[in-house]
Amino acid sequence: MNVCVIGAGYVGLTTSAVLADLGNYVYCVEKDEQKVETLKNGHCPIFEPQLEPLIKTHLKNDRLYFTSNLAKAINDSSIIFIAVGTPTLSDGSTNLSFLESVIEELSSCIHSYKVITTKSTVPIGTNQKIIDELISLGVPSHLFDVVSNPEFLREGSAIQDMLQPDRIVIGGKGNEPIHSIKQLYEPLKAPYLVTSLEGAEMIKYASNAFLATKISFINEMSKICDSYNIDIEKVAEGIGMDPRIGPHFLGAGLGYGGSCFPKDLKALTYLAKQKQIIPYLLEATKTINDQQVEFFIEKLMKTEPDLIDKKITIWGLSFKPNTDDIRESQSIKMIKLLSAKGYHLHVHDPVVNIPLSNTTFYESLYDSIEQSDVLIIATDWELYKQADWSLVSKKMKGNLLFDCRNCILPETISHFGLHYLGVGRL
Ligand SMILES: NC(=O)C1=CN([C@@H]2O[C@H](COP(=O)(O)OP(=O)(O)OC[C@H]3O[C@@H](n4cnc5c(N)ncnc54)[C@H](O)[C@@H]3O)[C@@H](O)[C@H]2O)C=CC1
Ligand SMILES: O=C(O)[C@H]1O[C@H](OP(=O)(O)OP(=O)(O)OC[C@H]2O[C@@H](n3ccc(=O)[nH]c3=O)[C@H](O)[C@@H]2O)[C@H](O)[C@@H](O)[C@@H]1O
Repeated sequence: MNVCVIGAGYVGLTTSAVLADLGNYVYCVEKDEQKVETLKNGHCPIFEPQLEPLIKTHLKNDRLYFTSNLAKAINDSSIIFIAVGTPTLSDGSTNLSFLESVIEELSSCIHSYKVITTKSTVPIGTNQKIIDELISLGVPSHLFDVVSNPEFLREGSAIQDMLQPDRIVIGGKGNEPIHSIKQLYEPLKAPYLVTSLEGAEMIKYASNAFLATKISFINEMSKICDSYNIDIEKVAEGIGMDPRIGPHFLGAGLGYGGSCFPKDLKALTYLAKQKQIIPYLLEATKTINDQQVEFFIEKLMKTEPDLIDKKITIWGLSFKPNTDDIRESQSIKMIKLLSAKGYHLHVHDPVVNIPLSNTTFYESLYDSIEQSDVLIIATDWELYKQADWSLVSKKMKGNLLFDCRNCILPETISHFGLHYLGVGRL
């Protein structure tokens, strides 16, 4: 099939590369000309494992084409995916301006039947508004259908998540567009859930809200464990053995960040309030997460009250491992809060290097801890979990390791004379 994907971000690029891999011809349309040039040269503008080789392969075999020319891409494609950003506005509602300009641009390019498929996460009712808007802009209704096909990939494992989805959710009206999307995904052999446009929109928000709630729940439990000297990791394992709870997303730590959980929680809270519903649970989830970094800093200060002349190293800047995404990174929030308290920080990240005030960045992991008094692990990159603790111990001046992601076994480092500090860890 010929497919057009609009937006070459984390979702758009992954969708384009995977659909090309499944044997389709894919136009990926991006308005940022510089990004288009980078991509045409086979370079991926983001760090996402497996993505660049896939892009290179399908550029070579002419299944993947990057362009900023929307009209030609639309003309040649029967299915169009929209994967532009839907960030939050200051009142918690969703900024739909990128989506709206795509719809306006699309309206002048549709001259034969298209299935317009929304991958972007959008508020309830947006897909119906897309239909109404296209009609009001003069596109005859028989020339298009709109389908909601929310995306559930995670950054850092985006390709695998898209190749092996737990489920494919398709919201729409009528059989023809739903059948087209099912046909496109047929090689994935994934279970489908077909619902209304609004049902699909809501499934996406409810999924992210539930996952975020699981994280805030375990973080609340970890604070209680901390004050009663109980190991939260054992508690998570113990509750996770109950299949009604499940073992996933019970990783206590600094809390969730990223471009989606914080944004989608705010959007759903806003949508609830629009209907005079008080979303107690969503608000509690956010409150717990918002306080998490401060709580960790307090714990550090209680253990090491006299930090001002000490050398503090922080490992990890991205919001989670295996990505260069720093949107809503809890690690960066921690750095900013510590920096505002007057501390100078020494930081390392395997892929992110951005200017931050009061920080010195190190390319080398072990240079970053030279003469350090305290080492904080803020993002659980594999590189940190596999560190040479004997070398770490030799290089550091002090011996305090603050594991903010519960990613190190305390006994692993105690062998090397390092002192383990965590929240809810023994
Ligand atoms: N990042 C993620 O892991 C996931 C994101 N989502 C949702 O997918 C959507 C996209 O997210 P990301 O890929 O992270 O966004 P992103 O910000 O990484 O990428 C969006 C891209 O769209 C481009 N764009 C904007 N307007 C355009 C236009 N008129 N024509 C062509 N290109 C245009 C931008 O220049 C940018 O490159 C959001 O709604 C997000 O909530 C859903 C699941 C996972
Ligand atoms: O809508 C989206 O954008 C995506 O949001 C999340 O994916 P992502 O944000 O890429 O990453 P996650 O692995 O979900 O992690 C999110 C945050 O939660 C934190 N986390 C995760 C799991 C856990 O047990 N504990 C925990 O603190 C991570 O460190 C990270 O900061 C969802 O997992 C995806 O299904 C969804 O498609």
